[in-house]
Amino acid sequence: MDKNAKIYVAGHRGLVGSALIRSLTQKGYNNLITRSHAELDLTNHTAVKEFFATEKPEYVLLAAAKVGGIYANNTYPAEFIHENLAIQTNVIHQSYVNGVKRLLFLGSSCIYPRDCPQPIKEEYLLTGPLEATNRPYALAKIAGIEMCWSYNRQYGTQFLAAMPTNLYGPGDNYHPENSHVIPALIRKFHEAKIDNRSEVVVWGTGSPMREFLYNQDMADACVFLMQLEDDLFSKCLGSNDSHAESFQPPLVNIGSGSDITIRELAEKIGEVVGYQGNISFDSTKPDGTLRKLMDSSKIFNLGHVNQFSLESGLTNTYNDFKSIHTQKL
Ligand SMILES: NC(=O)C1=CN([C@@H]2O[C@H](COP(=O)(O)OP(=O)(O)OC[C@H]3O[C@@H](n4cnc5c(N)ncnc54)[C@H](OP(=O)(O)O)[C@@H]3O)[C@@H](O)[C@H]2O)C=CC1
Ligand SMILES: C[C@H]1O[C@H](OP(=O)(O)OP(=O)(O)OC[C@H]2O[C@@H](n3cnc4c(=O)[nH]c(N)nc43)[C@H](O)[C@@H]2O)[C@@H](O)[C@@H](O)C1=O
Repeated sequence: MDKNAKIYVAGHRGLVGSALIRSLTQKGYNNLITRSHAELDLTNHTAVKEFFATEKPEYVLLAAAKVGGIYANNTYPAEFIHENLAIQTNVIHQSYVNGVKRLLFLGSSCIYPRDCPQPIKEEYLLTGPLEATNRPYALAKIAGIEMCWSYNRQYGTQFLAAMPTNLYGPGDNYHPENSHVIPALIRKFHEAKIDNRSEVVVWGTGSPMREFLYNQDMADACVFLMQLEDDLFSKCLGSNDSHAESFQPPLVNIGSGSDITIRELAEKIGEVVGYQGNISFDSTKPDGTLRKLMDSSKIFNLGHVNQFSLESGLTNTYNDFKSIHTQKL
């Protein structure tokens, strides 16, 4: 990408989108286009059509989506499938219509079958049943991958789908129910410390394993992919020959390469926050997938290196939480 190239970051105020802006700006990209949800509702076909026709972005990073943790996915399944299908359909189609050179669509590791061999390779897509707690969201994301692949096959576009593992970092959503586990536990442990409570209750059995990646590492990985030379980027796009055995979707996993149990995570967050009380588990709450460690060797072999350990990432995130919630201190 040329440093003056017109780059549209969809979802620039979110956890990943805000880190994308930092990463692109730091690397010298100076022609970024952004719109908040209030300025441009990406589920609105006509508005998205007008926006693309007017702005004519050359590159698109699609980090706008309806996003949430296990409770939100399970409670609002209609919104998760409807809004995600609409956002990605509008943005991917208008990117084709307006000649976008490269597009990066963000999916999620939950697209893979619930009982996949570990670590999960890109080729395991659609080889088994999905996890029930987030199936509508996962199916929307699978449709997005298929859409990128179909447009590449039929129109010769360069639309790539990146599958992030569970993400966290500054700017996360710290809602008590709708958020993901890291921001939720940071909040729970912090509030228990401030209120001198003797116990923090963690959802589920504590035995599921999760792989976590810091948002800045995720953003840097996305920019790394968008900057690849043509031959390497084309390799990431898989194969478009539907008759060949090598028929592979344009898919790249983005993870950290290691996972921990929710119990270990809770203990780590307790330490970072400085909470001295007990941790208990509410097994009436769903565990979700028991394990979903991805094989990210494709992007690692291309040369991408993550910078943040879980410990340093959690410390940065707790500092971010405190800076937002200073009135509680
Ligand atoms: N967070 C995670 O753990 C994971 C995230 N992902 C994927 O990564 C991507 C980024 O997620 P993340 O940054 O965490 O999400 P956030 O919820 O933090 O941000 C989502 C962004 O999307 C925008 N948005 C949502 N709906 C609309 C809409 N209808 N029109 C316009 N903008 C909209 C929001 O805009 P505004 O701020 O203006 O309201 C927000 O900026 C998503 O595709 C998500 O599915 C994948 C795996 C894990
Ligand atoms: C990224 C991914 O995020 C979602 O899937 P998930 O991995 O299950 O995400 P989660 O972060 O919400 O939970 C991880 C684990 O942690 C446990 N857990 C304990 N205590 C809390 C807690 O207080 N809050 C939450 N949210 N979880 C908790 C929880 O029970 C589960 O076992 C998908 O729906 C989908 O959106 C998706 O792609």
